Amino acid sequence: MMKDKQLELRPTPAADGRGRAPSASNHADGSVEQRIADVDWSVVANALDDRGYAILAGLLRRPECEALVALYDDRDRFRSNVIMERHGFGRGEYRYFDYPLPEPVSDLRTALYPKLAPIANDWHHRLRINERFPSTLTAFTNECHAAGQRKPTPLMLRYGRGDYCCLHQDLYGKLVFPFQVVFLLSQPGRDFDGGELLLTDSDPRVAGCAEVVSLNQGDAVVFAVNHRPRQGPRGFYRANMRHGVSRLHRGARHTLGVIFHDG
Ligand SMILES: O=C(O)CCC(=O)C(=O)O
Ligand SMILES: [Fe+2]
Repeated sequence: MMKDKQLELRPTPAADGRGRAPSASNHADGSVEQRIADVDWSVVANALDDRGYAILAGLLRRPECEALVALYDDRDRFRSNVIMERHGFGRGEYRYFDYPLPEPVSDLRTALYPKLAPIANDWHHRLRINERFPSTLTAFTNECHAAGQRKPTPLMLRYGRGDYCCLHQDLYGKLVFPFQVVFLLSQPGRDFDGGELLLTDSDPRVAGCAEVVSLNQGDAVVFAVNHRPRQGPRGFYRANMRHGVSRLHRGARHTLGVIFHDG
């Protein structure tokens, strides 16, 4: 499957004359926060507007992915373990982290939130939804906790051969941050085959679409949690989005899911 180059948002050099942040190669060993700062977020905003998702290529290095995968077996890190088959969610399992989140997970959630909050506010404006998001994750988390949504929602998923995840939305209460991010921690072709992230669009006015999001190890994809604004003849309306994972044919696939509202 060819990747859609348009949606691959590697940090690009300032030399391109468009005032972007310095190149990723200057920050090869830089922090994840720096890599997130180096992404051109206006390109992300445009991709989200056009298709409801955007790929952030190469956000994590291979050793960082491996360190995250290793957390999966540390049961004390997690508040719950879900066997998907038992709930009709698919086949495979996932675990929700407990607070305090492991530092790399917390760092990613904290650094991504302020980049996405302005885009989230713009979507709410277009969809005529009154709620606005504060500029920091701490402030938003306080709002979630005050509304009774106190459980952390970042999760790790592990799929083996034959496992899959049914189409769903990650909603846990009244407060919903409209974007979530999935990091692929394993390498397709080497660690596993099959197991592709699927995004579907169901729209009351036009035929629904599906996208297969091809990722490499360390790539992240930002996508709409529940719906996205679509331009209609009388302004914007809500197109419903769901995500899932196709069946794994071989190997093991790990992902980290970063959801911003607590549950
Ligand atoms: O494993 C995947 O690619 C999907 C993960 C997921 O459903 C989530 O993070 O909410
Ligand atoms: Fe999900």
